[in-house]
Amino acid sequence: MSNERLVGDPEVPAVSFEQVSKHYGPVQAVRELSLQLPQGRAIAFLGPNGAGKSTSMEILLGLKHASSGRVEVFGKPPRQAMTAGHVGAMLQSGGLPADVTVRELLTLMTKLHPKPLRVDEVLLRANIADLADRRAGKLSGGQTQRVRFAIAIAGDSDLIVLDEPTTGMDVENRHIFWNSMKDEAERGKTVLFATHYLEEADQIADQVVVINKGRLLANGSVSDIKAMAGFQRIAFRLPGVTREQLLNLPHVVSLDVLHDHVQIQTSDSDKTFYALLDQGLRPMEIEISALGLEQAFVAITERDNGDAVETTETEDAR
Ligand SMILES: Nc1ncnc2c1ncn2[C@@H]1O[C@H](COP(=O)(O)OP(=O)(O)OP(=O)(O)O)[C@@H](O)[C@H]1O
Repeated sequence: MSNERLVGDPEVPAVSFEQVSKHYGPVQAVRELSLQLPQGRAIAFLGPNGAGKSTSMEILLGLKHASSGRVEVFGKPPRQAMTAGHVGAMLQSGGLPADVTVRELLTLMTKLHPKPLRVDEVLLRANIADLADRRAGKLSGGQTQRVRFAIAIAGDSDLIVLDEPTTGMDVENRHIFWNSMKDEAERGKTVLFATHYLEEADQIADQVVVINKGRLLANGSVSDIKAMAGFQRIAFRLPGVTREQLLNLPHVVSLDVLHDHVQIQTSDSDKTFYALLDQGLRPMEIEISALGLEQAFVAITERDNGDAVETTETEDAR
């Protein structure tokens, strides 16, 4: 099958993991991971430290071999997809040669790809035109990260893999960076990024994959992940309220009372709220919302770790 038919064919996933495991001696880094990532989406890859994100990415880039299972990138073995120019990557570690300018470096990098972007276009897309004539060795940490991103997109590849790309960036640089990344996804690229910045994943990702201890825990849209956490938040103001008045409400997972302001995390917001009204309480400025992605992520991974958030905090709340 030709490249053209594989890339752009909605039937062919950008990345497919089938029962993939990887161990380093006794350490089981990835466990029977089965996952298909569709083309043309921005996909956040989330997991606590040591969950197996980098290992999975290195396997799909052909840098590491899986101990068992099968990985395909646009229907091809990873190395073949890399040499065909389908994949651009920015890994966690890796410096830049110190004595060349950013423009020289990008010129060199584009030469390694079969269908690269023009260097000026790369500079523009990565938002680093102002750094073009600077020596790579003199860049700040955040600037270095942006140049590394430019290298990842230089080949105009169909899949862009980014492992914690904003680590070490300040807020402003991160903002600029996420915009560049979003633009790549809007151009139809598949962007797979591992991150610990969940708020940003919340805003950018079309799809979220959560792994923990090498196993897949969740795969869906941001709202799927939030729904999977199964909790909602009720916030309101109630002058004179005491914590004791709220302790017997049903389905409460956690309860915060600060002066007149109350925040309840609940596994059934309707039942908790009706019970509140049944007690004769009349709260004001009521907000009922799903959890943020960060809270949902914590709930899902803690549940998997057997940390039993629900039980301990419910007891506390009762
Ligand atoms: N080369 C290696 N040799 C031995 N163990 C390794 C090696 N690389 C990773 N590991 C182990 O495999 C597990 C998964 O690591 P990995 O780096 O893939 O996780 P991660 O999700 O990317 O973590 P982080 O968010 O901290 O970057 C960890 O327990 C790690 O210590």
